[in-house]
This record gives sequence, structure tokens and C-alpha cells, in this order.
Amino acid sequence: MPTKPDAEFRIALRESGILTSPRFNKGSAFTREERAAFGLTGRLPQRVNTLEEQCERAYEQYQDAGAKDLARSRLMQNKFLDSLKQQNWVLYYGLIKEHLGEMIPVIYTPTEADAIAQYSHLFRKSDGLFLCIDRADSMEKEYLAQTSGREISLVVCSDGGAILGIGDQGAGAIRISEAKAALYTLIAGFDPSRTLFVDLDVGTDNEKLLKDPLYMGWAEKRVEGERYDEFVDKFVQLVRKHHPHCLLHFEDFGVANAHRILDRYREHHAVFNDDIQGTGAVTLACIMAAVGVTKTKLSEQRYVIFGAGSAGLGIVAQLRDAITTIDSDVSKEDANSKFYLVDRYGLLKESLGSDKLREGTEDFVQADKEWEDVSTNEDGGIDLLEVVKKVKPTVLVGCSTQAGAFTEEVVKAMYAECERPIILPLSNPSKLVEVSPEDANKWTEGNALIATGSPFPPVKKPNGEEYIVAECNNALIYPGLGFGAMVAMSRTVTDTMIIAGARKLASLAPALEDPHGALLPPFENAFKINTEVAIAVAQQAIEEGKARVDWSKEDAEDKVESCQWQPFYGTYVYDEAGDT
Ligand SMILES: NC(=O)C1=CN([C@@H]2O[C@H](COP(=O)(O)OP(=O)(O)OC[C@H]3O[C@@H](n4cnc5c(N)ncnc54)[C@H](O)[C@@H]3O)[C@@H](O)[C@H]2O)C=CC1
Ligand SMILES: CC(=O)C(=O)O
Ligand SMILES: [Mg+2]
Repeated sequence: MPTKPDAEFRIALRESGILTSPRFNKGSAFTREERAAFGLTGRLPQRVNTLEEQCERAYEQYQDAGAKDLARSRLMQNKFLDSLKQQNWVLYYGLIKEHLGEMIPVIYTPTEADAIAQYSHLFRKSDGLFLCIDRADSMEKEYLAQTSGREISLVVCSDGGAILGIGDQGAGAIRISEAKAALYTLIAGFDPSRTLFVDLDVGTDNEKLLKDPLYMGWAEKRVEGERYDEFVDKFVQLVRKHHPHCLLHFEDFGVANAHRILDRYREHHAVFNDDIQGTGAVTLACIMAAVGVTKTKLSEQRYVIFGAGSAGLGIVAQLRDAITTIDSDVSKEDANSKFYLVDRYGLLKESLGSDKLREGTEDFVQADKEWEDVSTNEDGGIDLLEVVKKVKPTVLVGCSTQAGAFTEEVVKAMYAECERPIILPLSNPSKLVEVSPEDANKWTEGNALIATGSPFPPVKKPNGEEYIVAECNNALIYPGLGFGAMVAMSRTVTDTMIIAGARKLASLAPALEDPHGALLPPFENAFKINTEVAIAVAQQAIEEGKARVDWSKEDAEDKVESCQWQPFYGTYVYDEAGDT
């Protein structure tokens, strides 16, 4: 039947049935009334588009498909893999598993950062659950519409407040939740049909997005304070009510919200903040491997952490706890004194005052009188270079989003006092790295022990040997941490469970066998590594009495391996009463 603009169709399809019908799908053009009538409200981002707007977006994508530059062509590979995932999970995961080292940078950092920044322009089809603060009253209905009848063992959510190093990306949050969930499947074996990824849309303060007519999220300023907390709490309680045993993973919340939310729920529920705890764990493993090379102890290092946000504070907490638990003769106060934190106002010191000193930094704030002899900048702050000169750090970690902040002067000042400096520029994506591995290697005459947050090619030592730069990214460990907690049905995710996972990862570092080797194993081996991490975490949960299972530590290996989903087809038999 020819269609007129005002033609009416009576359609029996609903929910994913209509979204996957090429004949009847309207995507983001479904009106609010249609979304309600066809069970689509939580399945689409907030904005309703016209066909003209959809054509504008599609035409941009069509033009991009012909682009020749590397970043654009990587983005096209990312889109290709997306569409493969929408068609066939086994093929998608099977393909990436076979080319893990090559494709992780395409589905994750750095390319995913570009895909997120352009989410509203690249949008084709929605996956995942979109919960908007503007519709908080219907949250349970929308949640159940996507989850009822499904067993959910993992929920990954983000409010988009601080995605990777690219800041507030509003509704682009759905993509970081999706990417992190996909890595759980790929690297640890979470069954994708039991995972849910969520955008908690509370608005955005990103002016570019707010002004963009194609922006797909709720185009209002970010809601903070009580209303925000109530919205997040409503969501957490919903997950606890309907899926009490599932792991709830928080990703890329802004720093203030990230810590508050984690602290609010960590004692009562299996929640995990990847930027705080996952980054802490992988960095701990990396530094454990590095001190293995320098034949020193964690407690013998002096640490300068540049960027005291979610990642920086997570790293400090994890290292401090590891120092006191591994070197048991070190008190918490002694351990605290080994850390020097530098943020946007310079060294964290008392005189910055409470408005510039974030909650959670109290243990590491320096007394001004210890720093009287050090020159200050025009704002009275103490810059990184001065801190490095005075502290003579053995470990320098960057999680500041400030590209190039580890200048030649900073790196050389560190090297002047430390034969094998441990330099970890962890900011993502690659373009935000605090120092390129190539420069760090050159400025230390090949003596630095280096790892980065995003993948980098090997560097050449002065003797011509190649040095593999490890990728110190939480994705190398969070899938195994979460899988171990899930298999053990752990009530909570404790710091000691995380340390158990980090110790396992550190024990697999190539640098332990060969001091010229990488500080962490490569992503190509991520599945095997995370299986071992998961076993260690499940065993620790049992030992601590957190597990809710009737099997013992010795069974952990079998239990973990038997629960892992892997991309195999199997044989299908037609059965009208079948359960899928
Ligand atoms: N490699 C990994 O596994 C991970 C890396 N990251 C990366 O670390 C970076 C920070 O992430 P989050 O901690 O989540 O963000 P965040 O926003 O919580 O923290 C960033 C911190 O850097 C500080 N900062 C900004 N400008 C600065 C300057 N000029 N000098 C010193 N400090 C400055 C901010 O005040 C803030 O405290 C991002 O690039 C992110 O991609 C984050 C998590 C994991
Ligand atoms: C790796 C990660 O979680 C981040 O950059 O935010
Ligand atoms: Mg993150």
C-alpha cells in the first residue's frame, strides 16, 4: 500500500519486534505516544527526531564512510563491529576474540572515545536501557520491560559525567556502558544475554551537546544534589529488588558522585566502581611487577600522583592498602606519607583550603611548613616539576587528562635521582597521554619502566632492543574481578578480593621472568589472565565468608570455567516448547 504522510497502520509488533522490523522501525522518530504504546520508552534515548533530522545524520554517516584518514577509518571499523554485534553475537565475539590485540583498540580506547563524542551523529539503532531523570516515575516499568523473564547477572551503568578523559558526554554514556559490558563477555566470559547496560540520563553540562540539534539525550543542564541522589538510589534499589545477586558496575561518573555512590553502597551490595577500584587494581599489579624488576618493595617507593580524581584517588587507596597488608609492619600513617598528590591547583597542601581540597584526599594533604623552601607559581601553588625535584619520586602516575604534562624537564628531573623510574601516563584516550612512551624512554636513556592507559607501539632502547609498553588499563582486570565475584555470588566486592585479583595479575607479568619484559601481560592473553583473576577473587570471597555458594575454594577453578560463555554456535533443534 502506498504511504501518505498521514497514513495510519495497525501494527501487532511491539518492543524489539518493531525496532528490528526494517519495514516498520522508525528508530528515534517514534513519538512519545508511540513509544508508550509499543513498549519502547526505555529503549530509545530521550530526543524524538524528525525524518529530516534522521536523514541529516544518515547523510553525515554516508559521507564519513568514504573518509580516508586513519581515525575516521577506525571509526568505520567500530561501526562495522557494532552492526555485526546487532546481527550475530557469536560471530561478533568470535571474530574479536581471534583478533583481540588488533580489535580492542577499535571497540574500546582510543576509538570508542571518538564514537562516544559523536554518539548523536553516529546513532543508528539503540541497544541498552535509557533511564531519564525526567521520567523517574516510570523507571521500574521501563526496567522490567527490558529485563523481565531474563536472568541478569551484570548491570553496567554510567551517567556520562566524565567519560574516559573526554569529559561530560551526556547520553553518549550508553556506549561506554555497552563497551565495558562487551569486554566482560569477551575477556571473562559473562553470558551477554545476562548483561544489561544502562544510560542514567541526568542531563549534561556539555554546551556543545546542549546546542546540538541532533543531540539524542535529555537536553537540560545536569541535575545534581538530592534529586540526583534519589534518582541513582531508585535505580540501585530496583536492581537489588529484581536482581539481588547481580554485580552492579559504575563507570565514568564525575569524581564527586563516583566516590559518594561507591561509599554509599559498597558495604551492602555487590557494587564496583571501575575507575576507582579497577584502575587501582591494575595499577597496583603494574607497580608490583615494576618493583619486582627494581628488586625493591612497594613500601620503599615515593609516589607522585598527578590528577587526584576518581582514578588517582582509587590508585592511591589501593596502593596504600596493599602496602599495609603486604608489608604488614607498615602503619597506615607511614603508608600515607609515601604519597604526594598534585591536581589542578598544584600539590595538595593545607593552605589550599577545603574548597580546593576534594573529600577523600585528607590523608595525603601536605603540611605547608614542609614546603616553605619550594618555589610557588603565580597562584601560590606548587607545580609538578617542583614536587618532583623535592620528593625525588620513584613512581610517577598520570591520570589528569592533561596531554604532555610530563615534560622533558619533569621526566629528566625524576631520572636524575632515580635509576629506573616507574612512569605510568594513564590518561585515555591516547591523545591525552601525559608523556608519550617514546619520549619517556628517550629522556631516561631507555631506563624507565613504562606503562600507558591506551595501547602504544613498542619503543627502542639505546641498545636497539624493543621494549613492550604495557597497557595499564582497568579492562585488563575488571572483567575477572567481576566474574569471580559473580560466580561466588559474593555479597559485596571487598578491597581484599580486589588485592587478590591484582596479585594474581602481577604474578603473570612478563617482567617477572625477564627484567626487560613488559610490566603487564598483553591483552591478547586477557581471557586466560582474567580466568585466573576470577578464580583468585572467588577463592578470596569464600575465604572471607562473603560468598553465597555451597562449594569450597578448591572447586573455584571448575566453577569459574564451567560458567564462562564462549562464542560457539552449538546445534539448534526446532522445539515449539523450547526455552529461548
Ligand atoms: N588507564 C586506566 O585504566 C584508566 C585511565 N583513566 C584516565 O584517567 C584520566 C582521569 O580520569 P578520572 O580520574 O576518571 O577523571 P577525574 O575527572 O575524576 O579526574 C581527573 C583529575 O585531574 C585533575 N586535573 C585537571 N586538570 C589538571 C591539571 N592541569 N593538573 C593536574 N590535575 C588536573 C582534575 O582536577 C581531576 O581531579 C582520564 O583520562 C581517564 O581516561 C581513568 C580510569 C582508568
Ligand atoms: C579506562 C577507563 O575506565 C577510563 O579511561 O575511564
Ligand atoms: Mg572509566
